[in-house]
Amino acid sequence: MADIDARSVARFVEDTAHAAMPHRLYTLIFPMDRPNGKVLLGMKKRGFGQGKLNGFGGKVEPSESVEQGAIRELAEESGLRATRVENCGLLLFYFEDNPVAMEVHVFMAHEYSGKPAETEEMRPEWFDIDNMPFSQMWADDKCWWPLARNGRSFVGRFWFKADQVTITRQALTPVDSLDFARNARNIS
Ligand SMILES: Nc1[nH]c(=O)nc2c1ncn2[C@H]1C[C@H](O)[C@@H](COP(=O)(O)OP(=O)(O)OP(=O)(O)O)O1
Repeated sequence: MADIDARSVARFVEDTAHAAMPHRLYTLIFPMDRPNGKVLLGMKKRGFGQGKLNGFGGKVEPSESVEQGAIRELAEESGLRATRVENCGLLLFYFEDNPVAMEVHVFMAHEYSGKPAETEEMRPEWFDIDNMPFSQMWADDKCWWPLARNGRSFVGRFWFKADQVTITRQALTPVDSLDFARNARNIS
């Protein structure tokens, strides 16, 4: 596939304010156990989102693709080595006190080896995919999780107050494909 330029996401959402903003790339990956209806979440023990349950992830390194970044972060934070992952969503977060947008590429890990282990950053725990602990998660998660859980791809945009809890505006849409975001790069 031809290389997609760095503003492909901005073009997709067709928003000039978004296009003008610097972006930082992140990953978020959820190990799934479909036969048992479970997903592995981690309690974030430090840093951004401390005290919240979430998938695993972090900043994408300049030398890696978003998929490589998702697999690396999962290994670092949970001990699991993913062997089959699927890109299922793109989330754009705007925090009113941060001029840099967070561009979060969401993955599911369908096959992996190893056993989840607590790390310095995360305390992993399995949860029922139909009974998610939304009150302990980021406020946007309850909006898009039903799409992810049902195998739909999606693009979501959420505007947060500085409290990192209150959503002032949001947009969420299922999409047929996330190919437009495959070669995403940091934009400064
Ligand atoms: N509103 C939100 N909803 C959500 O579900 N996940 C969010 C979110 N805002 C941020 N995240 C996720 C994306 C990413 O996985 C994580 C933030 O990454 P981190 O700051 O932990 O990055 P790093 O692990 O690279 O950090 P350092 O280790 O401090 O460099 O939080």
